[in-house]
Amino acid sequence: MQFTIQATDPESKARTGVLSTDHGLIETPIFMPVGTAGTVKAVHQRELVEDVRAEIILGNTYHLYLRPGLSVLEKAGGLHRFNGWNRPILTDSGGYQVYSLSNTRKIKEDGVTFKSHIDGSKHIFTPEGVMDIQRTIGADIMMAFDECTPYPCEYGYARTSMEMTHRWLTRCIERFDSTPAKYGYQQTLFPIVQGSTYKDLRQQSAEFVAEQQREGNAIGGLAVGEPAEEMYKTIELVNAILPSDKPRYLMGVGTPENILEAIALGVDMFDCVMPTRNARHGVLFTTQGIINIKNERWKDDFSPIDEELGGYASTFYSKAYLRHLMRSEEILGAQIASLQNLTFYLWLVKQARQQIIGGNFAKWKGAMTKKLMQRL
Ligand SMILES: Nc1nc2c(CCNCC3CCCCC3)c3[nH]c(NCCc4ccccc4)nc3cc2c(=O)[nH]1
Repeated sequence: MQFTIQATDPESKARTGVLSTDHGLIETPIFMPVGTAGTVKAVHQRELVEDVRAEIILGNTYHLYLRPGLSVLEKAGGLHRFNGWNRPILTDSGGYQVYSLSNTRKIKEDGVTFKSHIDGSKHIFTPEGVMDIQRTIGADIMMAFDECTPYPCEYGYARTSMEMTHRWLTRCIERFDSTPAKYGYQQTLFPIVQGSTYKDLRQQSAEFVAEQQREGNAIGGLAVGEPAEEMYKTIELVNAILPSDKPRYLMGVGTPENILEAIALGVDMFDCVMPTRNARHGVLFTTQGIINIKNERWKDDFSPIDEELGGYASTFYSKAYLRHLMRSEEILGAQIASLQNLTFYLWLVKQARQQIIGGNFAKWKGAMTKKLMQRL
């Protein structure tokens, strides 16, 4: 997997690049829509390509492992063949999903045991096991098995957890480097920096991760409730240590404001469930600001959802109509709102790319953030 940096912003760490995988090219900075059970909720593959202009999507190791299960995915020839997405896919390693979905998990040196949130059956995720799972899913980019520490987190716990994550990373690399790709195209493994919000631990973790010399690196352990300023300070510290010629992926982030700030700090890849989750609750991100479409004020506003954004749903349907669908709990409402928010997130990173190439990203960021985060 190749990463080529194209433009850099003179007044920040922002840069644009191209990531080439066996399933095609990814222009960075990029936002990666999150799929869960093998689909980006309520959105068709064609819409993802033509309207959202998604370039890479996330698969969900935890969910896919439990349902439909590995044998179905293997028989299908991997997730790309199963869900018809023939562009790049990234899968997380499952540890975070166990942490956020299954309240019956136990963390041990060997791995994490948990009960399925679907049928209560007992399972264990180990570094070796999640490498095999991600090989079977066929993700172009696989994530190392890590522990995402909560916030706040005792220094002692953060350190022992980080050290275990480093031992797990070594086990992931050994397993990954000794097993072949299953479906004829190359896969790559990204390690994940931890260390909570402690300067010394973050430096140690970033140095250990950088030493592995992998094709890309991720920043984990953030967007777990810490103040935004803590997040930004940690990103700055870690990015000063991670190699600048490899893509940097900030996991689970975030709001439009978080994303623009992190781009200025040198982050290239983002994922978050916020666009699709907010959409299902009627909270829309638009080029004019944030709209809660269920609000009375849109009752007879027949203007398009987001004229400036372009894209099918944003220009074809009115605010009043979408409000009606959401209040009637019509499935089409969730579909339109999801399309709006995902198209917005991809539009936002595209705007950022253009501003970086134009050399005025740092100036543009401030005004744009103010406009996008205002509640209409
Ligand atoms: N390995 C790993 N994953 C992390 C994730 C999951 C990233 N999304 C995966 C994706 C795979 C497919 C299914 C969905 C998830 C994080 N997400 C967040 N914050 C989200 C904060 C948030 C934001 C909006 C709404 C809910 C939660 N912090 C994260 C830290 C880590 C981490 O250290 N290690």
